[in-house]
Amino acid sequence: MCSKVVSVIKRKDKKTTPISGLPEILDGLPHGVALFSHDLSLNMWNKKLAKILEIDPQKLTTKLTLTNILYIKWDEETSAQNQFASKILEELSKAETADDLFPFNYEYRLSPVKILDIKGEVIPGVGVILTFSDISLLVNQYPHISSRPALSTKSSEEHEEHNIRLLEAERDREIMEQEASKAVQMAEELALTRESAENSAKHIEAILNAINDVLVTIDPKGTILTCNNSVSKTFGYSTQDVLGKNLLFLMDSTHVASEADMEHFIVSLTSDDRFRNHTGTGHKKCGTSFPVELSVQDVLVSGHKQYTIVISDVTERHEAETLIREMALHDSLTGLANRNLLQQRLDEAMRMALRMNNKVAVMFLDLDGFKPVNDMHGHATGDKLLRIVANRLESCAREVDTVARLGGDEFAIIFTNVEETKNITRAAQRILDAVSKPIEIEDHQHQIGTSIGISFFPLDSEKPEELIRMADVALYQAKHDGKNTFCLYDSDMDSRAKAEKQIEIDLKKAINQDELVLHFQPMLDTVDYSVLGAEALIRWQHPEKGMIPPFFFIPIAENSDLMLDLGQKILEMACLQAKKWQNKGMPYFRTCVNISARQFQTKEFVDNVKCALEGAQLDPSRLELEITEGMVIGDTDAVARKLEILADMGISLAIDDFGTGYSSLAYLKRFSVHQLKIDQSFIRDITEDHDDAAITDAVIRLGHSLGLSVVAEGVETEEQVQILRQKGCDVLQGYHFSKPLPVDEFENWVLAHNEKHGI
Ligand SMILES: Nc1nc2c(ncn2[C@@H]2O[C@@H]3COP(=O)(O)O[C@H]4[C@@H](O)[C@H](n5cnc6c(=O)[nH]c(N)nc65)O[C@@H]4COP(=O)(O)O[C@H]3[C@H]2O)c(=O)[nH]1
Repeated sequence: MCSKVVSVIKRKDKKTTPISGLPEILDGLPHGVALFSHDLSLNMWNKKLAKILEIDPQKLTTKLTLTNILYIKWDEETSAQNQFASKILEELSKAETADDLFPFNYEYRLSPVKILDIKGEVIPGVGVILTFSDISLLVNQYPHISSRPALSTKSSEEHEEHNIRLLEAERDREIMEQEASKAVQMAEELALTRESAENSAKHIEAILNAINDVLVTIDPKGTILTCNNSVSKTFGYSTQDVLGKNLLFLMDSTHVASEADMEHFIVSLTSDDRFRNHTGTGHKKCGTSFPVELSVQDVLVSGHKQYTIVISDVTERHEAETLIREMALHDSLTGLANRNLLQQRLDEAMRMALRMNNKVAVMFLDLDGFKPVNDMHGHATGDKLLRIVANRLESCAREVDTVARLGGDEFAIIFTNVEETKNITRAAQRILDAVSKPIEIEDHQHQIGTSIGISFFPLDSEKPEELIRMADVALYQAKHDGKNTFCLYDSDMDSRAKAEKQIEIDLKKAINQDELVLHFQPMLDTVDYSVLGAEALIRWQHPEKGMIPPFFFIPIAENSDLMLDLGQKILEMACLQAKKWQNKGMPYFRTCVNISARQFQTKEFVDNVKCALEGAQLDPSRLELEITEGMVIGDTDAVARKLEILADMGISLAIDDFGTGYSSLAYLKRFSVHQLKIDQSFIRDITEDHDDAAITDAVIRLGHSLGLSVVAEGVETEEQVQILRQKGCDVLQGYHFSKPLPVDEFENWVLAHNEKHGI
C-alpha cells in the first residue's frame, strides 16, 4: 500500500531530495505536525505530536512510516481505531495522482472524548505533512459543525456537560487552525525556496559537468574539495578518485614541485598577475602528460577561503602553436630549415665554435639547370626535384649541421665544429657529386648540378650576416667559374662581385635605353663565297665606357633572368634588321641569332620567337637560331618537340660550338637541326694540329651523313680556308673574311664582296 502512495506522490513531484530541517517554530504550534519524506517515512515532527497522539515521545523515530503513525496506538486498542488507518490507506491506494488525494482532511475519534482533525498536504520536493488538531470540544459540542467524514459521533449528555469548555475550545480551535495554516504555508515557502535553490544548484552542476574544462575547488593547501565530471574525460580519473587529493595529483608546474610549495603558489596565483593564467603539466591516469593552463579565482565559503581552479587541456593549442613555430622556421616544401632558422643556427654554431675553438662553415648553393626543368615540366616536377635534392643535401651533412632552403633553387648549409677547411671542401665535392646524379621523375631523367660558395667563421668574418653575404659572393664566383663547382670566399671576390652587380644594374637600364647594338659577321659559301648568312653578335654601346664586348656582360646576364629580356631584345632587333635588308633589296641570306640556354629552356620560347618574327613581319626562312649542344642534352623529348615546331615554321637551326661539349651525333638524329658549327678552337690549329684536323674532318663527314650543312667558325687564314674546302666544309666564317661589323659597314661589305666575286 505504501509503495502505491509513494508512487502517487512521486508522480506529483519527482524531486526526492530529503529535507534536512524545519524551523523551530513548528514546536510552538498547538498541533501535532508530522513531516513524511517522499517514501512516507517520518522525517520530522514537533513536540506536540506525541502529546496529541497520547504516545510516548520516545516512540517517535525516523524509522516510523506513515502507516506506523496511523496504527500507532491502535495495534493493541479497538478495531474502530484501526478503521482510520485503513480508511486513509484505502483512500491513498485509490488515488491515481497526488492531486486526487491531497489535501485531505479527516476527523478521527482517538478516544471516547478525544476527536482529532487530521489534515494532509503534499509539499513539493519535501513529502507529506500531516497536522493533527484536537477538536474534541468543538465536535462534541456542535456535532453538526462537522461536515467532514467522521468515523464516530458523541452522545447529547456529554455535549451539555462541557458546554462552556466547548466555546473556549472553539476559539482555541480557530486560533489553532489559523496557526496550522500559517505553519503549512511557511513549510511550503521554505520548501519552495529550497527547491529553487536546489534547482539552480542542479542547473549549475549540470552546466559545470557539461563544460570541457576541469573545474576543481581546493583549500589553501591544495586539497581538492569538489570536482566536475570533466576530470574523467581529461585525466581519466573519476570524481571520487580525486576528491581529497592534492592538486599535485592532477598536475604540477615549474612553480610547484611539492605540497609544501602549494600554499605559497596558490596565494601567488591570486595575488600575482603573472600567475593568473598559469601553465603547467597535467598527468593522466594512464601515465601520459599534457600541457594545461590554470585560471584561478578565490572564493569565500562559510568564511573560509577556497580557490576555484579551471584546468584547461591546451594540447591542441600547443600543437597549433608548435605547428606555427615549425612553419615559421621551416620550408614547407622540403621540410628543411628556412632562412630564419638558418640565422638562429648560425648564431648558435658561432657561439659554440668560440667555446670549442673551432670553425663554422657557411655554404650557399644554387642549382644549375633547375629552372628549365621547372619551366618545361611544370612546378609539380620542379617541387619533386627540389625535395629529392633536399634529401641528397641532408645525406651529405651531419646531424649537427643545418641544411636550409632559402627559396627557389637556393639552399644553404651550416657546418658546425669544423676543424679543418679540407673537411668542408670534401663535403662540397660530395654535394656536387650527389646533386649531379641523374634524377628520375615520372619516367623522365633529369640532370642538374649545383654551384657552391663557402665562407668560414672566424676566418672570413665574425659577423653572421657578413658570413652569409660572403658565401653568396663565393657562390656568384662559382657560377662564374663555369658552374657545378665550389668556391671558397676570398676578399678579391668582393670587388668582382660588386662590379658584376653594377654591370647587371647598368645592363638592365641599357636594354631599355637602346644602348645595345648588333654587329653582323658574314658566313660564306665555301664554293662560291656567296653570303649565306649574317651572324648577329651583340655589343653594348656604353655612354661612358664605350663599346663593351659580349663576353663582358652575357655571362653576367645568364646568371639571372636578365638574359631573358636581353635575349628577346636581340631576337627582335635581329628580325627587324633582317626585314630591313629584305625591304632594301639586299641579296638573300639568313640572319643568325645566338640563343642562350636560359632563353631556350623557357616554356614561352617558341611563342617569343613567333612574336619577334611577327613584330618584324619577317619570313621565318630568313632566320637561323644558334643553340649549343648543352641545351639539347637532357630532356630530349621536350627539346625535340620545340625544335620540330621551329623547323616546321621554316626557321633554320644550327648547333653552335660543336665539338666542345658532348660531341654526340647520336642525339642529332632525333632533332630537326640543319647546321653544325665546328667550334673555332678546332679551326685555329687545324693546319698544325693533327688531332684538330682529324676532329674537323670527322665532324664534317658525320654532319654530312646526317644531312647537315657544316660551318667552320674562326677562319683566320687562307690556309685554313683551303684545308676546310678540301675537307668539304660547307660554310666559312671568320676574321679572314670579315670581323663582326655594324649594320651599315656590314651592308657595304656585302655589296663590295659580291661585286668583287661577281655575285
Ligand atoms: N678569334 C676569333 N674570333 C672570331 C673569329 N670570327 C668570329 N669570332 C668571334 O667569335 C665569336 C663567335 O660567336 P660565338 O661563338 O657564338 O660566341 C659568342 C656568343 O657566345 C656570345 N654572344 C655574342 N653575341 C651574342 C648574342 O647576341 N646572343 C647571345 N646569346 N650570345 C652572344 O658571346 C660570344 C662572343 O661573341 P663575340 O665576342 O662577338 O665573338 C664572336 C666573334 O666575334 C675569328 O676568326 N677569330
